[in-house]
Amino acid sequence: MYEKITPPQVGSPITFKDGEPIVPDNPIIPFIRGDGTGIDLWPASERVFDAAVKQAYGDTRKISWFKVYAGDEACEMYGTYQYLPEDTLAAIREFGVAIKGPLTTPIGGGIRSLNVALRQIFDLYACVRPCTYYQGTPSPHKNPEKLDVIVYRENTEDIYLGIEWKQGSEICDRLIKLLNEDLIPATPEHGTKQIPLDAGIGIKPISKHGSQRLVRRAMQHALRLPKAKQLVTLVHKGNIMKYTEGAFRDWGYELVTSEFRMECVTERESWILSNKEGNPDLTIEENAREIDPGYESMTPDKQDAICGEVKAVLEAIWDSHGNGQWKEKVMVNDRIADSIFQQIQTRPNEYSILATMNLNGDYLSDAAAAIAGGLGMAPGANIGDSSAIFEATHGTAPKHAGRDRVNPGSVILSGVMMLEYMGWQEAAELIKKGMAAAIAGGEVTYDLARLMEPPVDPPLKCSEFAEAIIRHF
Ligand SMILES: NC(=O)C1=CN([C@@H]2O[C@H](COP(=O)(O)OP(=O)(O)OC[C@H]3O[C@@H](n4cnc5c(N)ncnc54)[C@H](OP(=O)(O)O)[C@@H]3O)[C@@H](O)[C@H]2O)C=CC1
Ligand SMILES: O=C(O)CCC(=O)C(=O)O
Ligand SMILES: [Mg+2]
Repeated sequence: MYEKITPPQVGSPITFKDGEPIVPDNPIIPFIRGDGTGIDLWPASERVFDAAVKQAYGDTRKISWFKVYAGDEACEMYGTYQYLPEDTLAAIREFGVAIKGPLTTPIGGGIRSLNVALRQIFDLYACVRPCTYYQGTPSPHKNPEKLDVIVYRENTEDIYLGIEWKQGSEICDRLIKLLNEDLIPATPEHGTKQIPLDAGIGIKPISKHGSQRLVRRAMQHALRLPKAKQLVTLVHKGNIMKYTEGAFRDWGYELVTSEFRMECVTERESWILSNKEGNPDLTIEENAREIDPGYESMTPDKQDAICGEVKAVLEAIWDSHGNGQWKEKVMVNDRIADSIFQQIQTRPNEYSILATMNLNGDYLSDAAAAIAGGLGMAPGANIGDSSAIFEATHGTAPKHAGRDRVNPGSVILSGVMMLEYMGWQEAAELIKKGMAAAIAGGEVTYDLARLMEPPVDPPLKCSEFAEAIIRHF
């Protein structure tokens, strides 16, 4: 069945039922070493995973690693341009859960992202990136411990679908002509706008299905968190892109107020309810004025709509959510994307789960990681209903490749997410304990060492950091 690889002789696949993994005691887990710093990161990480599983479970549980190929290594093994061989896809399909190092994507031309391709091929629609501060980690921020967010990023669509046309190509010219001469004039709201004739064109599809399944997963996660962290923020640029980013917000609210009606309250609903709680005699119109400060200057139609909203909310959920009951529900709000970048820095403790479209989540997860200790400490998971691939937030950091110096924390913490996903909590806890103790003791790689006061010199190597973690189990 495989052309050039052979699965381990011992072990069995992780299977899925209703979107949840069923994990044997000896799962076979395919891994992709990755390009660039993958050569340093993977051996260090694997050592930590094996040591944690051994210490937690003795001989009763074990991971059988299955090396599969992607990126440069795959081309060496399978031939020119064989960046993502069928063997690799078949292995992930057969064994269900995989982990990978970073893979290079050229800028401007060349192959499209292999990382994105894997997410799309396996329909791994939720990219989950927790940004949590580890005590003792140096940070450029004064109170990094206040940041404890999880980016839930839609992972299959948006501009990452990669449907775009190069400036000057025949199809691009035809498309611009069609848009300028036909489709734009036929859409009155676009007025006399025209696309410059020398533009490249990219398409940004945002679907209702894709948005809602992501928000559903974010809500399910929020319900598992302690009460104080039960908050989902829909992040969007809906003021500018109304039918893609704005629609993401609207579909998100639609989903939570239908599928999770008894478990959630939206921020606007909470204002309406608390206004009435503060003054039971408040009329619908007075309530509407309070939730919308611009009410006075609105057209009568708009004012009627807001009054209608207040009335509908009170009729629908006063009994189930009123008199303070809403405070026990998952709060769902939304924030415009540019504002959330400053909010996570100035008021980090007001956020928990950030549900985003693909591009916003890509940006936001690097930014949030910077606060919590940098990309060397930023794990991630790509989750679907019938497979999952775990990988760090960062890329191949080519200038550091092969120097045994980068921080393996991000890949190791991605493995922690994988162990937790598998239900192997004890092994995950050992690694977290070991990592926290190593960092607290100043045993860190260059990225953290340079931020410490005083700076740690010499820093640990990538491999030494892994050994320090194991020592501190
Ligand atoms: N999922 C994936 O596989 C991803 C792949 N990529 C790809 O990676 C390639 C390189 O991208 P680039 O923009 O340089 O971004 P990278 O994330 O690879 O690196 C940017 C910088 O982040 C820091 N960094 C990254 N990894 C670590 C680590 N493990 N430990 C400590 N610091 C780290 C380094 O900062 P400093 O040098 O200042 O110390 C590094 O120079 C591109 O081809 C890109 O497409 C990018 C993101 C994700
Ligand atoms: O695929 C790539 O090269 C970059 C992807 C990326 O930046 C990410 O997923 O965070
Ligand atoms: Mg990124």
